[in-house]
Amino acid sequence: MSILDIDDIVVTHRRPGAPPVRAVRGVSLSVEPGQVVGLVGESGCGKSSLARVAVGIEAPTSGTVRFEGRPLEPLRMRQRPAPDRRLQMVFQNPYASLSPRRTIASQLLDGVAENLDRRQREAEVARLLALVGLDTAAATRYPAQFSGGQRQRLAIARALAAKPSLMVADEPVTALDAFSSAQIVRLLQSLVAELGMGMLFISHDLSLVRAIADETAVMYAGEIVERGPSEQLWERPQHPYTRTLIAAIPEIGPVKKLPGLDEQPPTALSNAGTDAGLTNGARP
Ligand SMILES: Nc1ncnc2c1ncn2[C@@H]1O[C@H](COP(=O)(O)OP(=O)(O)OP(=O)(O)O)[C@@H](O)[C@H]1O
Repeated sequence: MSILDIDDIVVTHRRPGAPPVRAVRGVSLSVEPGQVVGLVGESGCGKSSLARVAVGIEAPTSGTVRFEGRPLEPLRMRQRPAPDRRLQMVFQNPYASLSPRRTIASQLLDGVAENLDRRQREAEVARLLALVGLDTAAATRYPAQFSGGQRQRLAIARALAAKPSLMVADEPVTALDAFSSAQIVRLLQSLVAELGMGMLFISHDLSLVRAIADETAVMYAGEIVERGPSEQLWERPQHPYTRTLIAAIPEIGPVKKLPGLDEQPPTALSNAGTDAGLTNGARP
């Protein structure tokens, strides 16, 4: 069964005094457990509008979203918002999900560890930090004491605290330098492999999407114009827009190497995932 099923989604933005903008025009896609689906397209093509609907932050104008087989109820339509925490989103700006005034330890477990005592919470914070490759000492620090790449790791750790079965990552490395971005991509790859969650990875950068995604969907003017296994789409693009995207990637031939992406994921990370028992199972 797919974790996420998006069926014929239309999103029309309406603002008073402005003509409506049809940002998403009948998009369907699905994500399986352990699969990374990449969504690529230029700025303004509707990726974020689709992402917000996929995680239930916004309601679609029409179409349905099913998460783990059940219809996803958009947050603003709920009387008492109780987000399904097994569906997590990582944003471009890691500041968005971290409070500047609280220590990392105090905010990593927001809303997911009410039943844990202090010792258990400390252990859980240490486990999450290890999962994203950060030292336990990070627990007592504040977000401003970390680099952009480290802050994105912390944002990912915070999302992982809920033991998600699906992560939607919307331009998660756009704000980072090339090296940090390659590290975060490697980290996300490792986490998907170790934890078995699914991921919708959204980016304007086709070479990044190719590096991480099993399947790629190319979005243009609110529609998916081409989709398929990432390697196939890269080697034999069918749609003229996909060819344009590939041709627009600077200074490369058919293969672009990302720094650090050739290395194997660290075993400590692998061990942390399995030893800690973080699986696709239900939350405690
Ligand atoms: N809340 C909104 N109200 C009105 N128009 C909107 C709103 N959000 C997005 N749009 C418009 O919808 C279209 C798609 O925007 P969206 O942010 O989904 O695209 P995107 O591919 O994610 O681009 P970017 O990467 O630049 O965010 C754009 O024309 C945008 O101006």
